[in-house]
Amino acid sequence: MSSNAPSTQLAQLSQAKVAGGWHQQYQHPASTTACNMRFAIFLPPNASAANKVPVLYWLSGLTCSDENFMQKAGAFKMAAQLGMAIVAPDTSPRGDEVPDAPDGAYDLGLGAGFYLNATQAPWQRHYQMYDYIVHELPPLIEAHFPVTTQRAISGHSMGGHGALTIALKNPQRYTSVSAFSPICHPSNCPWGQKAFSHYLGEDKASWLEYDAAELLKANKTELSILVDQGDADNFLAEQLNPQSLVDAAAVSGSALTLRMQPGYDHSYFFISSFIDEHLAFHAKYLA
Ligand SMILES: N[C@@H](CCC(=O)N[C@@H](CS)C(=O)NCC(=O)O)C(=O)O
Repeated sequence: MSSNAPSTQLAQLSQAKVAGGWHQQYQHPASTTACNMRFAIFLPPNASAANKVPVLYWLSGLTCSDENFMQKAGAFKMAAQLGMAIVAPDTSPRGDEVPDAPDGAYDLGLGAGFYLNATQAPWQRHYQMYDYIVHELPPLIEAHFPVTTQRAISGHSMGGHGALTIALKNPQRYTSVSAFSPICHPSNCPWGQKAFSHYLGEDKASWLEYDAAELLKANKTELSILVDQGDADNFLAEQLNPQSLVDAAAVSGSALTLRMQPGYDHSYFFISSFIDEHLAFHAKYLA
């Protein structure tokens, strides 16, 4: 694991006022991923040095950057009302020196970091997204912005997998976890098998620590988990398998709320329809 020391080289890339608060983008050199990383932050209007606010970390899905959630989810008004900051990191390391899928595939390499620590060449130098999200980004955010150390975590698809696995592995670091359309059992679906075999190698035992269904089956969690899934999602049967999460929660006796939402697909139209409910869910635990 790399140093947790907050970087002092935080470069602001943009700022826009929204819902009475601020949307800002930053870039910083990250020691975990050995490259410059970008993130976006929403600061609600009530955030100040004298009134620090809790943070929801949002992990996006395949092909996304820090921008998709901020531009499409429509989360700002509710986050402003609840007094909650939102941090949206990028989905992979970036830069000329960072390896990508040889065929430019969207589901491996750039935009597809899967929130794990790669152990295999050529990925292992930069693809350390687990350490970045868990160990490097929060201290940086907490050192530079008017936020508390209270954290919630949520995400979509690959980011739902990231949110669930990170929260299940670090229950002391997060007060609650939610996900939209998460990849629930990556060891057992094409997206997960492709990514894990490249990043982690063929030893499937090493895959289990990044598999939400396996983690939830093996350990009862005290965290509250909310999952929304559209039943018209093209990826539902082949890639997402929410039933695996339901079965796992039953085995370990963990509390899971899975809501199948009729007619919704995999897009940010779905996320924007229910994001307010996820923010309110997290606010109950962050209070
Ligand atoms: N591009 C892929 C699908 C990728 C995809 O659906 N990405 C989701 C996350 S898994 C997303 O959020 N895309 C960006 C967006 O909608 O803004 C395909 O065509 O099969």
